[in-house]
Amino acid sequence: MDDIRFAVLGTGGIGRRTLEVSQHKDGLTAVAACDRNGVAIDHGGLDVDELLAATEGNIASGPQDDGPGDVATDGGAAAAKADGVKQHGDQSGIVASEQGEPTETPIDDIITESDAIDAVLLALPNLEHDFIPRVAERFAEADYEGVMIDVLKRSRVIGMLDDREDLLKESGITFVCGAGATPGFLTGAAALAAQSFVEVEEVEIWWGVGLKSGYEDNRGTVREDIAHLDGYDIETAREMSEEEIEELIDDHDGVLEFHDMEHADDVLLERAGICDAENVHVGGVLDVRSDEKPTTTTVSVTGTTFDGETGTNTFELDDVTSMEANVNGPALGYLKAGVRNNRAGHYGVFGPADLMPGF
Ligand SMILES: NC(=O)c1ccc[n+]([C@@H]2O[C@H](COP(=O)([O-])OP(=O)(O)OC[C@H]3O[C@@H](n4cnc5c(N)ncnc54)[C@H](O)[C@@H]3O)[C@@H](O)[C@H]2O)c1
Repeated sequence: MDDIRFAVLGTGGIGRRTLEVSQHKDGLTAVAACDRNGVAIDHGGLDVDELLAATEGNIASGPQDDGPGDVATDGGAAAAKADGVKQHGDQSGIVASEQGEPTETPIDDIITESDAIDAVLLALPNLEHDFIPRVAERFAEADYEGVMIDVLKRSRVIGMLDDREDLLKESGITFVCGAGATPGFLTGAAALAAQSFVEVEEVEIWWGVGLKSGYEDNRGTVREDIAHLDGYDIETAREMSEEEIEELIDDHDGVLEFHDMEHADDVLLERAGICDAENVHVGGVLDVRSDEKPTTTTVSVTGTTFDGETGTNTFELDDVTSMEANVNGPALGYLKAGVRNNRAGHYGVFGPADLMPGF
């Protein structure tokens, strides 16, 4: 495949690692990146090492309204910003890089340059659920022709993207949704594991993440996960101060266990015709005080074969593979699959399971 020029929207924990991992993949050139305060664009290729060094421990996390059609996206807590934990006001994030320019319209600045961008990876917070669909809409309204890909988690967002499918198609956008680890990598694994069966009864996804050394860089993700705990929802998680989050983590000795999470693996497997969404269960364990995974990540697919046997196919990740490796490797892999489809004229909304063998 020809060289792919791509942009990253959001250079928090996930977006930074996307840039880093892309350096280990063939044919990918990062040409643009933005966060809530700034933008860096170089169509000849960004100096990724410099950008990573400048934003190390200095992520522009937290809410930002970047224009009229935008919303405050709270991925890393307004409170974190107020605490000055690792942000430095308007100087946080990309603007600390030699390549970064301050801007009040980071996403629009990238849209303006999008003719020369083949793919856009959205590593934006998703506590405002229609934020990513509305960003997609803005690209479509500007007649962007290319790939957009997100690593969002919540099931309800997929429908919001489907609602915009006609607009995306008209523009020539191939949108790959839910293409991180779960949903994403593990949804694709479930689709593959299902191929032994003619009928799938159940898909169980159980993940383990150890995040000690990556905790500072992944506060946005941890906050989103907290919304899945009993007694919490998106609103309460959004409003929590950093101290309240630390307190909650202390109360759990650093280990949070989640059951029946609203992860889009369910709707993504259903829309690919593999099984009903209600038969997909996602849970997992997050340890923010150890890099060791508290539990092994597994996908178990139970079904019946054409000749009447009932079995369970299991896909297991090695405990040494980090969350960042398992989100960004697949996201960039799906980005490449998206570009192949886009160049073949396949536009619209695709889930990770749609890019696997059919069922
Ligand atoms: N599918 C998976 O397996 C998986 C795993 C981990 C994280 N995620 C998702 O990845 C996303 C990013 O998580 P994170 O931990 O990197 O978050 P983060 O809070 O660390 O980073 C978010 C970034 O978005 C930027 N941003 C916020 N509002 C913006 C705006 N209006 N315009 C431009 N930039 C803006 C911030 O400045 C920051 O750079 C989340 O939605 C999370 O749920 C998915």
